[in-house]
Amino acid sequence: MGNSGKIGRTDSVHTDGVHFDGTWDIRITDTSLRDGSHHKRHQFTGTEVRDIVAALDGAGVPVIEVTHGDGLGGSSFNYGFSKTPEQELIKIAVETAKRAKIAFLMLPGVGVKEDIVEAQDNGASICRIATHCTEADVAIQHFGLARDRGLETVGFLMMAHTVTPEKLSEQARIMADAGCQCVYVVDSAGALVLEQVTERVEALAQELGDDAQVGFHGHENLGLGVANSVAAVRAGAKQIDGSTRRFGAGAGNTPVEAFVGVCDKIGVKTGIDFFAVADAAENVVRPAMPAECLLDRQALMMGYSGVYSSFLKHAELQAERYGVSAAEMLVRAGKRKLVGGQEDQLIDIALELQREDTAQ
Ligand SMILES: CC[C@H](O)CC(=O)C(=O)O
Ligand SMILES: [Mn+2]
Repeated sequence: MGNSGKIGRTDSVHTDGVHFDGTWDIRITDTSLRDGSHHKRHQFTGTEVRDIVAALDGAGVPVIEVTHGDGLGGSSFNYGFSKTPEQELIKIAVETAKRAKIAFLMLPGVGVKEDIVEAQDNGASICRIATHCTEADVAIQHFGLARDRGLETVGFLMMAHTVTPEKLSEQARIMADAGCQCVYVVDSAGALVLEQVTERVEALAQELGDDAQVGFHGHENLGLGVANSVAAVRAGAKQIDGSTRRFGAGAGNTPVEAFVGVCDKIGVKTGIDFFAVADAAENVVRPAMPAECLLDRQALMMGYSGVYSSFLKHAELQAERYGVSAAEMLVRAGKRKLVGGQEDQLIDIALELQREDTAQ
């Protein structure tokens, strides 16, 4: 397959300039301060960001992502307003980190190109661009802009469980050709099970070769974050996402501290100090969390039915408002195959359930 169908950049070694210490086997990105924003309903304070970045940086976490949960520009009526503007949080993170690089996420259409420029002006150096897994083409101009400005780039193919490995690798090729240096298999729903991760990561690694690295972003909705991440590494992934204390949407993300411990035991070098990150999880991250991220019935429904983890808080809100079951709403969201951006359909589902309840 190789370079077939190149539609964008032609520079051969896309991984030049990727922040990758020669002593690591894989690079871990902590996304507590972005994916965790969903769990915290986007209410991070500057002090929490400063404390968490200092602790994770001190433990050797190489990349820390900071943004509204729904990416740059996410602070809105639809997704929920941020307590502190994300650009201010990015600036604080950059000022605090001594070694770690600060990354930000953007979804084309939620954020705009000016937001990328502002995040870079605030000192962030890794631009992560997310699209639904069949829509990589909407990110082409954003990857181009980011690379032209000297930012390191990562691409997120979200809801990766909904397409075959072959389809996913075609989309990864579009991202790589546009200038993406690492394409992630994103298990947004925490729905992928072991071999399904292996197959997807292998397909991308084969398609991309030296053109781009492959990454994996897991969620814990079926309790498989760590195991799936190990499967991803064994299949060739070079970048892995996690959130310390699982601080992320749904049942949370792959817990960084557990994953680092497992990597130590299986001889995969991450550059992160297990004891220091375990302390950070307990002493610094947990106090900033509104509650533990639970593998409860609602989270299970998301993993089982394949629902975007960030829908959890929206479903809980509407379930409360309309007096219906959040778990049932999430099962129906899975049947409707809702994708990110369709959060408003949860209201429709709540009304549907309410009508059914009154008819009984
Ligand atoms: C809304 C963006 C989303 O939370 C990205 C992500 O982390 C995922 O799809 O899992
Ligand atoms: Mn996520």
